[in-house]
Amino acid sequence: MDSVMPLRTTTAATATAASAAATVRPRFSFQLLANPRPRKPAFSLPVPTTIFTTHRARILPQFTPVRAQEDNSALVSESTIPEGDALKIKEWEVERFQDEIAASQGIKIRRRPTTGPPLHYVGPFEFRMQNEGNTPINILEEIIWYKDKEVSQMKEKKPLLLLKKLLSGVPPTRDFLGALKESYSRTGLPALIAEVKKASPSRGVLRENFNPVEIAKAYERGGAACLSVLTDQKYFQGSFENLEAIRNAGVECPLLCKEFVIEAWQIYYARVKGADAILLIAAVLPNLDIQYMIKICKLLGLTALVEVHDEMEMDRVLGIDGVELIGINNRDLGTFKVDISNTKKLLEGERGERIREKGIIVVGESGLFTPADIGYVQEAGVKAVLVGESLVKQEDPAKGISGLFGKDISC
Ligand SMILES: O=P(O)(O)OC[C@@H](O)[C@@H](O)c1c[nH]c2ccccc12
Repeated sequence: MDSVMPLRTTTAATATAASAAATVRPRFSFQLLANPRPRKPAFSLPVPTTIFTTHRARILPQFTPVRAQEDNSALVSESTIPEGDALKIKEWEVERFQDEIAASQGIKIRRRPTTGPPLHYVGPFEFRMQNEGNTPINILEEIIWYKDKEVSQMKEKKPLLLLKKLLSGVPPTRDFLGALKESYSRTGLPALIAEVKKASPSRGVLRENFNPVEIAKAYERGGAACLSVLTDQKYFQGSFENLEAIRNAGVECPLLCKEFVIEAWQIYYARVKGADAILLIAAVLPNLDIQYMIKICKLLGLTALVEVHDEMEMDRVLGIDGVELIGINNRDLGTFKVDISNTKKLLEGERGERIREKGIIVVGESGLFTPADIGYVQEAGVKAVLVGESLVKQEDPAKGISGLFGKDISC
């Protein structure tokens, strides 16, 4: 049962909106607040009042009067719903449909809260309503919900049309995949994608005196084939400014933009900011989105690193055309649990066979600290590794690379 905390007071409008919502989405049961009691500290009212209030807009449904029924629901015909509200209802339905498609592919992460934010408004009144529809199931879902809002705002400032114009002025991309292959054949060891990472939700701040350009240069000196730059600000203390600064500082390694991509707009933005590759997370993106985004990457000259964490995600990704680079994350982004045997598990048997047949390069990601760890994932079949923490924490990240591989891998 959901609980609603009226922060100020309540109103009959609540009941009206709730009633209308119930008729449109009858699967919700709820109570009408026929006799709202002002300043009552807490009372119970299930979902419907918020189903029209998405986090993107405070929608105040002004529904035509409704007829209360005995079972506490109410009737309103579709034709009595004002046009603007009808559109919001359709939008809500499309979003639920997308969530259903994602869920059918085993994706647990919902793109946005299904019942609006906990804090919402009905007319001039504020409500706090916590329920499973607006409480993230884990940190990854929290990040995605925040990202959805962030991207909406960024898109307003820099619409796609503007980004497309800016594209004509950006230098060509560098060959990310080529750099990995070259490094692997030069050293006989997995190619290194070294990550410029200040902090993470699981490990906190990794390095206080964080100079992204200095760290990037040290990585390049130490023999990294490519770099990964975190651009998420809120959870990883990264930025697109870091990506741009590294790109403009004369660093030659191809750059991976480490973002939580949920919309194609972000790929264009990354390209404008100097990325050569971008991360696509299978735990977040349905198959069609991945396929579509890979096409956009190709159009823009970017390499897509498609990240998986379990067998189901790996199987989904192996069924998508055009995938050339797969990352196996040893960290569960939902629980933060790290286990490097995950790389081995996902490369065993038939799956490994299919990957080799398709000529896909696999990157072992996260939790790699020692030459033994590198040897272990190489043995499992990876030709590249993505390493952040163990390098960024070193006083001299260049020396950190020789420590990690057990030998000097610089050119
Ligand atoms: O710092 P580590 O354990 O070496 O991990 C690096 C990298 O794999 C990790 O940062 C990462 C992998 N996939 C991600 C997706 C989003 C954010 C971060 C990540």
